[in-house]
Amino acid sequence: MKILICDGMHSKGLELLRAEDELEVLAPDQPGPEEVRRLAADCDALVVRSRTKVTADLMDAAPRLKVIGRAGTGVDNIDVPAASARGILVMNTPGANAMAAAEHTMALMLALARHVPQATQSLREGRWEKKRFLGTELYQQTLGIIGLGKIGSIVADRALGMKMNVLVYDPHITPETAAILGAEWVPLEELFKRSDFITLHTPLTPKTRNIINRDALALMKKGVRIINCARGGLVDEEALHEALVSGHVAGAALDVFAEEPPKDNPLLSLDNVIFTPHLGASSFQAQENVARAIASQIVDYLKRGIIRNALNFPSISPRDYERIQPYLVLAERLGHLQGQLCSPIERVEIEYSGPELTELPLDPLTQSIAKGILDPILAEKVNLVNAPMLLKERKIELVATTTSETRGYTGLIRVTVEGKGQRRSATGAVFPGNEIRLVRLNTYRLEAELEGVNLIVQNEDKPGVIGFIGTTLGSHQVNIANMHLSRTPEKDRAIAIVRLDDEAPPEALEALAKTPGILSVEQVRL
Ligand SMILES: NC(=O)c1ccc[n+]([C@@H]2O[C@H](COP(=O)([O-])OP(=O)(O)OC[C@H]3O[C@@H](n4cnc5c(N)ncnc54)[C@H](O)[C@@H]3O)[C@@H](O)[C@H]2O)c1
Ligand SMILES: O=C(O)CC[C@@H](O)C(=O)O
Repeated sequence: MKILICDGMHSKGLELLRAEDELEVLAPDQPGPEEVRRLAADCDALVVRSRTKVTADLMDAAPRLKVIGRAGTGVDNIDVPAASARGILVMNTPGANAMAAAEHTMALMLALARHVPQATQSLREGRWEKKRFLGTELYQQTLGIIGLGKIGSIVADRALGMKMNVLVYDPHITPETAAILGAEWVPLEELFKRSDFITLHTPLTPKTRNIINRDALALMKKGVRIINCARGGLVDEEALHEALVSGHVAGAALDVFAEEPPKDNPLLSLDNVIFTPHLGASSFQAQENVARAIASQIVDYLKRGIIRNALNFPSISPRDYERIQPYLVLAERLGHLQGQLCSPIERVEIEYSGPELTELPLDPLTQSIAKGILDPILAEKVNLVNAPMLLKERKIELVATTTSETRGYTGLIRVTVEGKGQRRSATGAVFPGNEIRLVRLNTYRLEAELEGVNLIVQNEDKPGVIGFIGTTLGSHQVNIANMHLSRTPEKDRAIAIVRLDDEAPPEALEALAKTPGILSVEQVRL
């Protein structure tokens, strides 16, 4: 397998990747978009920071791509929906550079308050301008934090340590959580009105784009200072420029820009703005952390299928992975069985029960079932990443529930499919030794292996039918590996799950289907 490191990587991460015999590591120096495209053509994995833009077009030029790793937090340079549609996993390293970004925010806030960069420049030019650089203290000033995630929380803690009053706005955090940190949760407008300093720590999303716009700036106190170490697109740069020129905003400290590197950005010429070139994550420690994290996540995924910190797939911890593995196989096989037995499918109901399953993350199992259902139907590549989206595209409704009932099993998965008036259900369990078994098919109780080629024959429960199945298959040179039988509680109908060494030819299926007493014959490959 090949991995392309597009934007450089700390040597510790490269060492981890190079230690893997099966991995060839390409790490060109600052490749341009064309070189990335050329090198990615036969790569299984890409690692990027914020420089390389991973577009749908680049993904199409890399048909073997399985995973895109972001050595950092923000994934706005990666087209995640396009990756999901192509079944490519996108993972990042949340928190690995949070300390660096939070400390950089504090550095910029202090530098902004005391004009450190401007004073440095003035002195370098031979001047001694004490009056010009009169600053403001942070002590007892109000800091408004927008986004109380990993970085925002560290900033809050550090600012409280400096005895600032801390306000936070984060719609996904409760006032109680903010209060535990010692901060006051306020609505966004109130934060704008009350803050002396405002710092941004949200991802760039359609909801947060230009969260600081003209209207927001108009609400702010005269003399407010703004720090942005998150994403340039969070601020309307034109509106900020106006407010800085008018003096309504006393100063800004920017690590990030709408366009990076900034080109002809008028903010760069203002005296009351200080800048760094997207250095938030640029500490030795953070670069080592993100490199180690992304390298080990990618190796785990490519070699063992372990998924951590994926943006388009639920994470499975290495501890859970061992336990969930047989259930992932069971889930996919049940989906696969139902995808072949029922067509068209309009609705899928999944029920998880048993103590073992309720302790495990269930979303990956649901995605495995979706994959199993679609695999026999679709020509395109279906995997755990794109299966839910493909199911939605085909307007197949999916409902998953859990129940605490054990029904005598430690873990049980029931997949019921509905379509065109049919409703069929298949239930499976994992037996000791990780043996996967179909334990119920509609009303029939069974203990059938869920693998290989199987004939599912329903018949009237009369003597002679099973013998006839054996003779018919034998006359078509089809060998039976094993057979599981069951009948309805009323004993009027029976089912045979006949595991075959090879697929039975259409003539054999036809001969069986025509036989009096045989109600249905279906062949599935699991
Ligand atoms: N400058 C850098 O080098 C650098 C380094 C690391 C991270 N970052 C950026 O910093 C930002 C924060 O990173 P993080 O690791 O703290 O992320 P995080 O996911 O831990 O936190 C983001 C927070 O934003 C909140 N949020 C989401 N939508 C919001 C909204 N509409 N209004 C207010 N809050 C909202 C979330 O609830 C969450 O608490 C990201 O944009 C990331 O890309 C920049
Ligand atoms: O990789 C970088 O230098 C920046 C990373 C930062 O923007 C992030 O979102 O993690």
